[in-house]
Amino acid sequence: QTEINWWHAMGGTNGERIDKMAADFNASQSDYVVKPSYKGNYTETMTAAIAAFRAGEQPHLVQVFEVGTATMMAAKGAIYPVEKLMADAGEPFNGDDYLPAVVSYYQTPEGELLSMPFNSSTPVLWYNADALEAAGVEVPGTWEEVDAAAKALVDNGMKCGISFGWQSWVMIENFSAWHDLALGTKENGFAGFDTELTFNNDQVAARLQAVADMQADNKFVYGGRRGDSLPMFTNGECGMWMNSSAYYGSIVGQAKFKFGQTMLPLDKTVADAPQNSIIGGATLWALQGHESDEYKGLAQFLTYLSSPEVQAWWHQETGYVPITKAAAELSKEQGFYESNPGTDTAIKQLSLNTPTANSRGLRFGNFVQIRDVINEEMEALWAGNISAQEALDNAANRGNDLLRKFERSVK
Ligand SMILES: O=P(O)(O)OC[C@H](O)CO
Repeated sequence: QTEINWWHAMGGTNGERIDKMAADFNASQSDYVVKPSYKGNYTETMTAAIAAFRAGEQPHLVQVFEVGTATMMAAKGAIYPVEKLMADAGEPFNGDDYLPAVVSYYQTPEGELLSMPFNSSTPVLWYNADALEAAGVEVPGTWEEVDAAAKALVDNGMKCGISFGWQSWVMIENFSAWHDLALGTKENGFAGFDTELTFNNDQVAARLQAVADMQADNKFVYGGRRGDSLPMFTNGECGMWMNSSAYYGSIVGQAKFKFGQTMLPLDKTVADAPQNSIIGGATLWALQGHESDEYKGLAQFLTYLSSPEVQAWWHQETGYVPITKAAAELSKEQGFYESNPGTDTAIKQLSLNTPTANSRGLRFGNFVQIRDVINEEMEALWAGNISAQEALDNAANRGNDLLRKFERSVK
């Protein structure tokens, strides 16, 4: 049997789900064995794959989060574009079967799909329905209402009104897309690597300053990067939480209260209506340097992972969006959205309007490092050391240095 190595960043229950998908594929045929390995969080997995490539020990397939896209694209000799891989292996593949908001993020300007969509998400507003009811407030739809709801929750005895995670993604990248504001020049980097960050505008600064000010009476409490603040929501400390739709599986498993998810709040001082949110999560990148028979097995595995049954199952278990139209349709037929109200929020947000240059996504080089810089500056804001405008100016300046460094490295 031919071995196919798959490195991924899914810990805990999602890691078990990955193992199950690989085991099911392995049981469905006898030529190939897919071996999944957990390599740490998204950054650690990506770094491990790059180091392994340099050492000639790269896996066939690696899961890379969305902000690693420009870096992977630039690693030309290292990646095997999946659309080409599927064609070379004679495996049927049609990009039109996938959700436009997902594929467009991973296509070259010429329309070639580089990596296989697998686990795409988008941030939503999670709420503790019992707590909101007890505080006598409705589910908020605007930032003004979020502020009022947070106050009512704290007044009613909660430790915190709202928290969030993946703060660059939620509060800068998606806040901007949702309100049709640019993150940077050159169509957020899609039109060229010679781009500059512009997210340090008045609108984003005003929103972040208002959030920082909400800390005074615990209407907002910061709880760390990525998903670190999840327990604050599931333990019942915070009544609202903004983060990935893909926390659905964890929240179902952990929350002992009635919860729901709704669209991201609208800042009415910035826009009259929301635009659309952008994806997060990750895709699967094939790496060069292996035998053609191995790529044949990999192509079959990618077809298996994208099948309506597998994708609908993964979507319903985790809260990642169904990446194909068929998987979304199957979930509907199976009555998933009817039995679990709110689980279509992510799809609705992503397809709310035709994306603009500001809301298609982002493609900035070194963005993994830029997110670290944004995290540092936002944490200085939450600590009360600097204003929101200073935090954003610092992040944009430091980020622009990293963009220039990236531009030099790809020339
Ligand atoms: O938690 P995930 O997998 O939805 O990913 C969140 C962010 O998009 C990662 O960049």
